[in-house]
Amino acid sequence: MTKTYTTRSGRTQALSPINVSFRPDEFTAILGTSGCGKSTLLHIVAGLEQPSTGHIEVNGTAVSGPGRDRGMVFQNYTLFPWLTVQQNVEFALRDLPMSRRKRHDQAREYLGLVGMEAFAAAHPSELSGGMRQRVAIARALSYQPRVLLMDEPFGALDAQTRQGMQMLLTRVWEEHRMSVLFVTHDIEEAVCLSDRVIVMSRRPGAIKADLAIDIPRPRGIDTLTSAELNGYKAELLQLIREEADDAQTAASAKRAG
Ligand SMILES: Nc1ncnc2c1ncn2[C@@H]1O[C@H](COP(=O)(O)OP(=O)(O)OP(=O)(O)O)[C@@H](O)[C@H]1O
Repeated sequence: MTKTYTTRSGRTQALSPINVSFRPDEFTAILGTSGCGKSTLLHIVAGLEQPSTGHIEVNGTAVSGPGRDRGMVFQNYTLFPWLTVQQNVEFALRDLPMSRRKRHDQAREYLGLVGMEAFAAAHPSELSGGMRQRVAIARALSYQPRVLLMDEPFGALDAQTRQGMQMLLTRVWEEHRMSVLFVTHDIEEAVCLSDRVIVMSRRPGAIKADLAIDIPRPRGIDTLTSAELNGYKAELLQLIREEADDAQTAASAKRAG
């Protein structure tokens, strides 16, 4: 597929032709310089944007809009402030054919999974950023999507909370595997969480590198200091630097001539 945005100020080609597939139980991180089209790719898979050419399929069915086979977690906490934590998760289950009791219990089960059961009656304003993101993850997982799309979900958190969230996500994912596409700017986070890291070239984004991360699971806090992690980090840093350098060279050439 490709994607070109057309606005009043002109046309922006966000994605060059991209042809990629993801396995049902694979955790993939997507890295790339700012503006290379990472969010665009995720939004197209989510059905929030349409590709300009080409198409997307989930489990053999063409995507034509958002659906419950795909859950999404954004960087900015997207909980409803007027609903309690429990109600926020139940809201995601509102259209599913289940009794009120079952909806309540399923919401509670997923809050338990992310350690937020005790805050079920709280409102989002009473929670820290990390806690809100845990609720957002519980909400996205509660309807058991095949694909979980995460757009810099920990980008607004401090380093320590972020590390805690990475460990939590690793544990949850290792227990309930599904296809995850995880956009991040953080190379260490990408390696630590993923089976596979895709590096995108600068805009219009294309796939520059597709790297398998062969670090054994289960992963934990020790993974962060492993020699393997450092090896992958160095390789990815080099790939990202090449893109940033190319962007600078192109900008200088444009200024010069
Ligand atoms: N709704 C939109 N309308 C017009 N142009 C857009 C729209 N969304 C994104 N773009 C443009 O498409 C390009 C890719 O944007 P996108 O947000 O996908 O990049 P990104 O890699 O996620 O960036 P960042 O890492 O900074 O979040 C950018 O040039 C951006 O300005």
